[in-house]
Amino acid sequence: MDFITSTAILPLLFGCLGVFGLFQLLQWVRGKAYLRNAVVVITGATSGLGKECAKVFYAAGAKLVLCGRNGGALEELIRELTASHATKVQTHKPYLVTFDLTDTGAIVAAAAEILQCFGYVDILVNNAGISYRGTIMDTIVDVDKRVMETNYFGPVALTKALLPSMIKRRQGHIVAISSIQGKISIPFRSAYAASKHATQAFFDCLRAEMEQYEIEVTVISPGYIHTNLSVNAITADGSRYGVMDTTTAQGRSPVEVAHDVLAAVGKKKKDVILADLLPSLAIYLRTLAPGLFFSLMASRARKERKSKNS
Ligand SMILES: NC(=O)C1=CN([C@@H]2O[C@H](COP(=O)(O)OP(=O)(O)OC[C@H]3O[C@@H](n4cnc5c(N)ncnc54)[C@H](OP(=O)(O)O)[C@@H]3O)[C@@H](O)[C@H]2O)C=CC1
Ligand SMILES: CCCCCCCCCCCCCCCC(=O)OCC(=O)COP(=O)(O)O
Repeated sequence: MDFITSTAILPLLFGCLGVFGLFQLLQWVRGKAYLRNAVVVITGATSGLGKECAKVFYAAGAKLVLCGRNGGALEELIRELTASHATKVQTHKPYLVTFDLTDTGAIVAAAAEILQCFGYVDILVNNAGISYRGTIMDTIVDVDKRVMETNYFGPVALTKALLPSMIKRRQGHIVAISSIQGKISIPFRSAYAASKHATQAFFDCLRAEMEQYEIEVTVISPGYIHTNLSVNAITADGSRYGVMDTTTAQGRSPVEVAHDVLAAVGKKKKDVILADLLPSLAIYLRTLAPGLFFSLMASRARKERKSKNS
């Protein structure tokens, strides 16, 4: 048996590892080439994950169009990017386009401005978003609408406005930054989880419909990230939550997540979960044992209500 192991199984094992390593290397090289000189549009580039994505895509040699509501913050980011020389590849001065995703009319004009920057768009990263905290019974419908407009209708409108030019070129890639809450709903996040579930559904449909034009669609579902998402979240009456939640503060570094986003886009992944074991398991539990998952969520709601009331 020992003889067989050393003469047949071990060389086979090393051979397989070698082929796997070579495949990984090839994917990495192809990813790098795919992103170099690609025209990449990033929404919500003023802070958090969007800002870090801007840095990693810039360093990868992408031609960036940075979007957000705050022109000053975008100008500052462009100054920061162009001042750094920490990359070996050729970099390109980014453009900026300011608009509010809740303003559907402004999105059409913004898309035209985006297309004028480099003449076309290769990759659109729909990253901008807001979160929410509140009970369904206390929350005014205007808040549900605002979250849906920012996280769902805005990205949908921008995607639709940019798709015709991608279809004409038979080339393009749409990325949606969703959330673990696009796969499972947790209590007191109704509007946010609904907007992210809608995002997942829309972009899954888009992937199937765009296959004929060779347009890629990547949906990325991160777990908690240490950004200002909870601070900027809106509450039941529409006011700002203004609190850095412990879950957010203990979340992954946005720099790390941005590198994972870059890798997923480079590899043209279709659906990516960027989270720890527990949230990932929760997704399987929701599918395989929904009754148990719903009981766990009800108990979570009871506990959270109790701790608020005490
Ligand atoms: N942080 C986390 O734990 C997680 C975040 N995500 C997702 O990551 C994405 C980025 O969020 P994150 O970086 O964490 O949070 P931040 O609050 O730091 O960033 C949100 C970005 O979205 C922009 N934005 C918000 N509302 C609008 C609007 N109406 N029009 C245009 N831009 C707008 C903000 O711009 P402005 O500066 O103008 O407010 C900001 O640039 C979101 O889609 C979020 O759902 C997913 C999972 C976990
Ligand atoms: C087989 C055993 C399975 C055990 C499963 C136990 C269930 C545990 C529940 C875990 C819930 C995880 C929720 C994760 C939520 C999350 O990561 O959200 C990311 C965000 O978008 C954060 O936004 P927020 O505004 O809510 O901070």
